[in-house]
Amino acid sequence: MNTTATNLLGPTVPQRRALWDDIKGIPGSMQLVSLPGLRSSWVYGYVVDGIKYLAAGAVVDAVRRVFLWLYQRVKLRYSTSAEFVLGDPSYEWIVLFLTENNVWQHSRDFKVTSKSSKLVYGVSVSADPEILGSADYVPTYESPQLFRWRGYWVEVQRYRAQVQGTGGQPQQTAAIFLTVFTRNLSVLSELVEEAHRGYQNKIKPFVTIFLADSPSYGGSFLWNVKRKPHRPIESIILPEGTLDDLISDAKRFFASESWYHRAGIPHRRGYLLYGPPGTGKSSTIHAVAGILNLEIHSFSLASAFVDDSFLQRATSTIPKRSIVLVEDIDCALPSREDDDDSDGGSPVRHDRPRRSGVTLSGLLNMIDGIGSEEGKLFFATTNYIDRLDSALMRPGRIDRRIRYTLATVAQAQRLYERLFKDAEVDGETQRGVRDDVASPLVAATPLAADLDKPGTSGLSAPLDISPDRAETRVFAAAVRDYEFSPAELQGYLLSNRESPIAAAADMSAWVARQRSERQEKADLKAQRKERMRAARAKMEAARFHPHQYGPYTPFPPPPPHMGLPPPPGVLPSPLPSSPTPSLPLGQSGDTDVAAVAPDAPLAASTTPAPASPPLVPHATTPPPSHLDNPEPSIPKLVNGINGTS
Ligand SMILES: Nc1ncnc2c1ncn2[C@@H]1O[C@H](COP(=O)(O)OP(=O)(O)OP(=O)(O)O)[C@@H](O)[C@H]1O
Repeated sequence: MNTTATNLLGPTVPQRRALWDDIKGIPGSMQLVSLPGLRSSWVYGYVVDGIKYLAAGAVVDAVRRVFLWLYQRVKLRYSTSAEFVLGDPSYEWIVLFLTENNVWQHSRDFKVTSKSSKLVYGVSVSADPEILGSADYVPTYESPQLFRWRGYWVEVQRYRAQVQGTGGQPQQTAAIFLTVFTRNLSVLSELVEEAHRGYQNKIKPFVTIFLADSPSYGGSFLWNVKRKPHRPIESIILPEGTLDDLISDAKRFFASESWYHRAGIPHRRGYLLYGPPGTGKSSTIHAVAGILNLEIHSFSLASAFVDDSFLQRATSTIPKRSIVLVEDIDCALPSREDDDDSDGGSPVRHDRPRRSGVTLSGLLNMIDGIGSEEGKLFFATTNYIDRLDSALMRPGRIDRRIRYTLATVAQAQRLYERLFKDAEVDGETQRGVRDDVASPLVAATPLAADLDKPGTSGLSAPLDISPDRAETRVFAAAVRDYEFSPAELQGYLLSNRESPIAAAADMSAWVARQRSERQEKADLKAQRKERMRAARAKMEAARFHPHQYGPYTPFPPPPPHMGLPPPPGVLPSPLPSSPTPSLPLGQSGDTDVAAVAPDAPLAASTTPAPASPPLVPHATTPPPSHLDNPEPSIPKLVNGINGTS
């Protein structure tokens, strides 16, 4: 029997066949073979083989585990690790760092997004690096990558996960784990600092805006990161000195950090920019952020998921040297003055619905908390400063208020000059426009004369728009101080961007159109007010003279006395119990405010009431004094009807 060829894992199939032949050659062996014991020896062979395979697998697995265990011990002992979570600004630094160090270069799996203002650090997949392309390619693979940085081995691994956000929406989150194989802690911090510097250089031409516009999940918080090119400060046209004052104030603030510490004052400065829409409040903040190289962290208090704790958590993630911005701060909060508005102790007025879960005290805590991280500018904007609570505007929270107004004539003129200053306008186009406009005034302008010079026909000619030019004067003469917002003027000028001459010549007509549109709007508003006033008057009349105008329906009738004698002072109604005939809407005491359509013709709601039967008092108590008031306020009226006044 040949057993020498038996390998480690038992006899091979040919060896087994040879063994079988050997056994058959031995006298009496057939009996032996047919014995169950010998047959079971075959099973035994397979069992042994299986055990050997199992043992080999276990050994391999044990070696692998020991190796991993040792690797983890070495890694823990001889490396430093850090985690960067999506949504935190440092995640952006590291992604950019990894992209610039070509760590993702072997990736073959990408998430592709169209290029937008959203900040995305993808890799270049174009053979021509000059081609920017219209999409961002972000590698998606998540296996660990090793790379060398300043002579150290660094391992990077990225994880993604879907989590449940507040409000139940699924939320994508991701984290990057970075391991530097050295026991020297400072290497990791140097790497992070280098990543931050690289990020700042990269975003210098942009303002980075972190928007708190997604629900948070668990204890974590997601900022939506966008970037915008810097807004040149000279493109914002405000009264002389306004912007310079603001910028030097902010610079002084950052330069005096140690003074704040010594004085024990939180290193925070608050600005409130207020005024009509489209007057440059947001533009100012973007320009300031660009000049001082600050990031903007912006909150929308009107979002349904924003509440006090969300504000607190979000604020705590904002780094030093940032702008914290709350736009339209009046939108979400009724002021405490509104809450305390006591029309004779009436309940809280809620003329404007509350749109977020933020309370005034939550907002005040958030502003106060901004200082705990130091070195931050707080900006708030509003169109309605009178709606803001005085607690919000006290010094320490709002240190400076800057008022924005509709454009003056001088501002309008500067806006015109700025928009057309460097415009390259085609000579032929100008000529065509001039012919279209057919204005003798425009035809006589020096610009028109320039365009007629030999050699300018059909060429792009830079326009010299200055205050002295006739076009500028024509444009400015058409407007009045504080009539239009810069945004409105800009909108008009942009629609005439190709033609400064036409923009100037058409300005008077545009202004006239705007004035007549405004007049129409004002008339409509006055009519609507008048209808509401008439409806209120009817509601009052129906309330206090139901026998004359029919029962008042929109509110539940006063509860019957439930078999009890009427309260003292109340007389039983002398009227017969027959139902009061109902009258058609507009002629009757139908005082359902909702039923009086605001756009219904005025005549319908002001039709005089039918001749009334003699007045019989419903109660012995005199009519409430606010009946004398020709225009009672709605809350007063409601309180009167509900018997709370
Ligand atoms: N003073 C200004 N100078 C130059 N452009 C202006 C000025 N004011 C407004 N604009 C232009 O009008 C547009 C709207 O401006 P912006 O958003 O800054 O106004 P806003 O006061 O913040 O308005 P809102 O109160 O509605 O938020 C922008 O495109 C901006 O360029």
